[in-house]
Amino acid sequence: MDWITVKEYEDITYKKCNGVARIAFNRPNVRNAFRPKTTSELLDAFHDAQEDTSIGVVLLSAEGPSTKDGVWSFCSGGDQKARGHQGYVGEDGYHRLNILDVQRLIRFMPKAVIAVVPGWAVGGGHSLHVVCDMTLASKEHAIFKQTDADVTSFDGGYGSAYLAKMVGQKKAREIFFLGRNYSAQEAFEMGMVNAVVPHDELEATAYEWAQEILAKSPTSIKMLKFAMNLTDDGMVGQQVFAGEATRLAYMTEEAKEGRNAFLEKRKPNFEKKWLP
Ligand SMILES: CC(C)(COP(=O)(O)OP(=O)(O)OC[C@H]1O[C@@H](n2cnc3c(N)ncnc32)[C@H](O)[C@@H]1OP(=O)(O)O)[C@@H](O)C(=O)NCCC(=O)NCCSC(=O)c1cc(O)c2ccccc2c1O
Repeated sequence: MDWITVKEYEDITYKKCNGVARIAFNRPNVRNAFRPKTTSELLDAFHDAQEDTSIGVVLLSAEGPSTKDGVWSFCSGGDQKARGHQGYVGEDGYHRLNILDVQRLIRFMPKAVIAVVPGWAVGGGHSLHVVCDMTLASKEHAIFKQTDADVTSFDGGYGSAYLAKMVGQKKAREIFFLGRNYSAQEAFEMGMVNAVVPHDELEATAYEWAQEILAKSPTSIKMLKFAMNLTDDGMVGQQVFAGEATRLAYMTEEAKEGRNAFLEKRKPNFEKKWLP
């Protein structure tokens, strides 16, 4: 793998290689907790990956381990030191919850997003792996844990309700109500992890999975992702899916005839366009 750095950030790293973008948390000494700067950098990088037509798969990963104690982490959620009265306070002084914007970008982007979990996935970090399309976890170091109910910063959206669709209602309630630690293997058995991978092979495996996806048709991957999202995303899910149906309709002869007729100030001729 020949990763090329796309842009320098403070709280994340952002690289690309052969159709794959790798966005990684880079605050390992605080277990990769995110602060408003982190989320705005994530939004910027994800937006770039979404716009880049050479990119088909995004890996959401993490740098590490901690230089203080050697512990690996994916993300420990919101930085509790940055938490103010109404949310997480950025350099501009405003209180924000903008990790939810990151979740929506991951959910609605027309490309596959794989969470690559090398260590702790906790609180809002746990919710991020839930919202990704797939999750690969380090056999030795990944630990999944929900602390939202300890710190009164709870994700009542994808992090919990969508998790319940994934692992079942009883298990999701256990995860949130008890806040226990779960190994990669336990998370796999629950259905919230796709594969448990030896730590040394984690990044290479994620890249291989990405290459397998890249060999598929981009429209199929996009439409399948949106189709699978649709039933859980209500009218917004329908809107996202339907937008892509409209895009496909634009490419038909009848759509071109409709546009041309308007521009040429004549009635459109849809004769023999009523396909069986
Ligand atoms: C992740 C841990 C279980 C790891 O435990 P461990 O014993 O290995 O490590 P330490 O506890 O000693 O931590 C090492 C070092 O990192 C600092 N740190 C770790 N996590 C955070 C954090 N989240 N914020 C700030 N700092 C953190 C820790 O203080 C240590 O620093 P030293 O200076 O002492 O070395 C354990 O660390 C842990 O439980 N962490 C907290 C997990 C947590 O509660 N996260 C927040 C959950 S809520 C959330 O994430 C969230 C955010 C949002 O923005 C939302 C928005 C909208 C809806 C929901 C949201 C939401 O749920």
